[in-house]
Amino acid sequence: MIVGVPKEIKNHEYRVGLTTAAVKEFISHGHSVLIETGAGSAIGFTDELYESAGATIMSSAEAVFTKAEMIVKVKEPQPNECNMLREGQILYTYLHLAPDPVQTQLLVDSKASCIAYETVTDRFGGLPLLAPMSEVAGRMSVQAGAHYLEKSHGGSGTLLGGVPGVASGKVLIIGGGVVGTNAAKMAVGLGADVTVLDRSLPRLRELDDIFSSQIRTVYSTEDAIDYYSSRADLIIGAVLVPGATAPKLLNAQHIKKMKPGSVLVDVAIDQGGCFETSKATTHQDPVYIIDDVVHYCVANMPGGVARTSTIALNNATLPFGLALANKGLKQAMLDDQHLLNGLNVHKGLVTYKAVVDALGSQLNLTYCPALQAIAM
Ligand SMILES: NC(=O)C1=CN([C@@H]2O[C@H](COP(=O)(O)OP(=O)(O)OC[C@H]3O[C@@H](n4cnc5c(N)ncnc54)[C@H](O)[C@@H]3O)[C@@H](O)[C@H]2O)C=CC1
Ligand SMILES: CC(=O)C(=O)O
Ligand SMILES: [Mg+2]
Repeated sequence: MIVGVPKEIKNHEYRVGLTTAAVKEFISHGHSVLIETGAGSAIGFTDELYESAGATIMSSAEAVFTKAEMIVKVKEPQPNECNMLREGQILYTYLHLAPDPVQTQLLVDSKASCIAYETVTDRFGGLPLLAPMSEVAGRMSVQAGAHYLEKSHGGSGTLLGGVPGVASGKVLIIGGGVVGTNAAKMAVGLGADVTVLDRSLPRLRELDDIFSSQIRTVYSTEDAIDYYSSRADLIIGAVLVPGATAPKLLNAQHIKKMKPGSVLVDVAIDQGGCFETSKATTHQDPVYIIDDVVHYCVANMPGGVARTSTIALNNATLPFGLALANKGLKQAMLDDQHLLNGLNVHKGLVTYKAVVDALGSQLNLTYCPALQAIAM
């Protein structure tokens, strides 16, 4: 198969779909790899290194999209990238369609087969292609929060770890999955006072096993959100209903009641955000202030540590990418229900139910279960 990797074009996005090591794997399985010039140069994967791994360097994204049978990316395709996709072509990347009607319509119109990293599953009930970036974003969320709590960055001037004689800052993490767990690790490491809310009791039990008395686990109710949000210095939004728009768990009234200079980090912003006042921001302009509360809502946080993130992402995406290239879309999906769960759009049909639930009333979408769609 001809596999193509364009340069990412989202604001300050320096990750790249394939590392040089991953290119070597595709080449050794008999595939060709086309890399847009400069796709990885910002993080040390130069054109020369890609060439020595066996790839061919292409002068433009257009050339990659025209020739490749499978496009491997990181972030959701931007409109001009969607317009270059075609029927029969595989798109393998993050999509986050439920909060994004424009992209959804463009992918439907392209008739390409679009696999969302974030809805591929594993046999443990996890999301293996989201997990590495959630690990990164969870860890970064506390770094970002600590930074914006500093007075000169708009915050209240609170040190999360406190010092002897002064209490630690209070961190509230809503959603105790991969992002939440990694945020808790960093916050505990800094010496903060950490509370994690989740509505899954099994998840709270696992957190209790990991952290014991280092954190407070609380079942997520409206009462709990009211109580803990009004006391927090830093709140991290880390909930997920896979493939769906994030539930809004903190409303504008909660935010008004927060302490001046406290900070919100809405990691769930890529699924629309879990705070009512959240709107997506970029690494270039990451924060804004509403009611004296600093909002950090960067939708591609791992892009900030692009080298670590690219390698971590490739560790997870490579086996599925190779299966697609070795077997072709249909056979790879028939052989692996977990990869099939990643298919969101195929031949103009939406194959992921939560996307139709979120956007069906706005767009004229046709839902078709993935297994049925690939059989057509
Ligand atoms: N902004 C960014 O750059 C990035 C964003 N993300 C996003 O972070 C979010 C979280 O991802 P993961 O931690 O991997 O998901 P996860 O599935 O591991 O964890 C989500 C947790 O939220 C809990 N939850 C769901 N609804 C809830 C509710 N109403 N109240 C309380 N808890 C609730 C679930 O029980 C689960 O434990 C996702 O939207 C993901 O796409 C991930 C990586 C990077
Ligand atoms: C998961 C995601 O949105 C990211 O890594 O940018
Ligand atoms: Mg206030």
